[in-house]
Amino acid sequence: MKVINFEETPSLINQYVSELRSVERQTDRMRFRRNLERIGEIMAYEISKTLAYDKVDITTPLGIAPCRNISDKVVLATIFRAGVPFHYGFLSYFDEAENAFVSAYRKYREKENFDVFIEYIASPKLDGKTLVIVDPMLATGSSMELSYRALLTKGNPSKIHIASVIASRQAIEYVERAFPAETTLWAGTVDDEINSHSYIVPGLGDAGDLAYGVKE
Ligand SMILES: O=P(O)(O)OC[C@H]1O[C@H](OP(=O)(O)OP(=O)(O)O)[C@H](O)[C@@H]1O
Ligand SMILES: O=c1cc[nH]c(=O)[nH]1
Ligand SMILES: [Mg+2]
Repeated sequence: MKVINFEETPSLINQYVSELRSVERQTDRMRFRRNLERIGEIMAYEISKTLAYDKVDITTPLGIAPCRNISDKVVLATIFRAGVPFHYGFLSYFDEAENAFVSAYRKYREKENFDVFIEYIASPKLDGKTLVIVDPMLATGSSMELSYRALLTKGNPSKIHIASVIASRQAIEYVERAFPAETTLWAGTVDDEINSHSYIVPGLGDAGDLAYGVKE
């Protein structure tokens, strides 16, 4: 698996990740969602450089211009809830993409032990398409793996990208075992630790709660 860590190259993504992490900044829920969205927009642009394009002749008012149009059939797949603003950023760039939505939630057996359940999936057929699974947080990697398995019931994509904002090292290793070798993982940054509640440390906290409010 190829891993692209945006922390290694100074860019606006670094700025937006630092705002997402900051306990002062993240109280502004609108800015929190918008920063997820903006990182989604930039990652969409970076991923667009890896796609296939058709050469097309476009008629302008003054002549014919040789141009390129994306030929990959892109499907943007998102894991509820925290994936939603990140997804929106991707969709504003890949505006013709098809979309898939998966719900994955942690059901706690006791304080530190939980299972991840998939309850809902809405997806187009995936055969031969370029699947981009977007979820800002990769902590253990379980939600990503189970969502991927659920998506595979809709067909076999020909290319797979995973886009995250903060990935733990443990999740990267986990996802590497669960996904095909040709998968590319894009991470805004990579953190070394997860704690006993499987939260990324230093991470940013609970991305879903910060974007939408604490759930019961
Ligand atoms: O790698 P994992 O250990 O599976 O954790 C990552 C998952 O946790 C978050 O979702 P969460 O379950 O908190 O749901 P939410 O987005 O609704 O808050 C996040 O958006 C991922 O889907
Ligand atoms: O650190 C984490 C882990 C799971 N989900 C989050 O939102 N944050
Ligand atoms: Mg959450």
